[in-house]
Amino acid sequence: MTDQPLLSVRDLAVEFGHGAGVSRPVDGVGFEVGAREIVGIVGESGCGKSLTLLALLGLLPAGGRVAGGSITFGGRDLLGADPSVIRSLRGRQVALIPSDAGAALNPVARIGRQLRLSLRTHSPELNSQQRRGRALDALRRARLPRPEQALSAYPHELSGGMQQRSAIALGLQNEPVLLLADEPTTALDVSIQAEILRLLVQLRDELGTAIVFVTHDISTVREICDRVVVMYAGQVVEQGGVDEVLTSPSHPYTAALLGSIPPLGGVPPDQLETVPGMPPDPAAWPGGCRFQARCRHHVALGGPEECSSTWPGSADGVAVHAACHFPLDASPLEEVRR
Ligand SMILES: Nc1ncnc2c1ncn2[C@@H]1O[C@H](COP(=O)(O)OP(=O)(O)OP(=O)(O)O)[C@@H](O)[C@H]1O
Repeated sequence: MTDQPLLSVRDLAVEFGHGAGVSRPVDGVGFEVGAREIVGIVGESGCGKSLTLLALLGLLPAGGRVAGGSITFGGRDLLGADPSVIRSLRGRQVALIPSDAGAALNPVARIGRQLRLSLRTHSPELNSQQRRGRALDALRRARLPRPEQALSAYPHELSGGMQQRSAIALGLQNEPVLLLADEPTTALDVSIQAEILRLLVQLRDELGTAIVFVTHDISTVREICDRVVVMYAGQVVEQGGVDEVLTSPSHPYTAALLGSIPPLGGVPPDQLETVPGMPPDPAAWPGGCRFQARCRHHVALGGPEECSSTWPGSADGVAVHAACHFPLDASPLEEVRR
């Protein structure tokens, strides 16, 4: 991490509803992204990953609002900024790659037209020939086979993988410094998923674009990310370098997620673990550590009182180590360490 991160999120909170009916599905999230870094945000479904990304872009769904915290991008405070500033950053400096490219692309416009329209909005200085050249370059960079033909194709004429490559081209053609990718491979076949993941890493290497990569699949994080932010129940429970966190997790939730995937190398166990139980409801977060009710470590330690009374993380959401009163690497209990 450089001294001046490209993106800095502190104590971010997102709320829905009013009065007694308020829920806070993102509740004090903090992390940083350096230039050229690929940062994975990982956690089970519903832990607040997508809302965190959407809050960064000022694109929360109706009824949702940022209820606290700060977002600084390139040294600029985004939450205090005029909406027109956010709009001009979106698409030009920050681009979103959605999970379902088919839904993100306009079904009744040819790919080339969609690329040119976006260029017209974000790079009005280009003439039509330059726009066509830029669109073609973007498709080539996204490794679309036969990019000239793809320019005149409608989305439904392309395979799922090619649609996702087109969506990536759409995001990249304005040469953003930050790409936000929300489960960009879930809708694709496994072999195509691997190709798209490789493509993202290649694009970072070639263009220097930093990437925030949201996924529920911790094995994907291991493949492509430099750093990882582990979220549980609207909070960050652990973050750090991928090698460090995924080789020697400190938070029992990270360890539980790792137990649910085959280990790197070595012999896969007969049965992979699942994390028993369900996450809590964002409308009624429990006090203390939110993972406590599902934590094997908590049980093994005899149910320490502080787990239910005090949140073990940092005030701004940036858990330097793990947000746990009894992190695994400091645990005297060998049997609960991985
Ligand atoms: N439009 C909405 N109105 C009210 N609550 C919402 C809305 N969208 C999301 N939420 C709440 O926020 C929680 C987190 O949603 P989010 O989409 O960020 O989860 P996620 O971690 O990205 O999950 P997934 O991996 O399934 O996409 C949801 O479980 C839900 O309780």
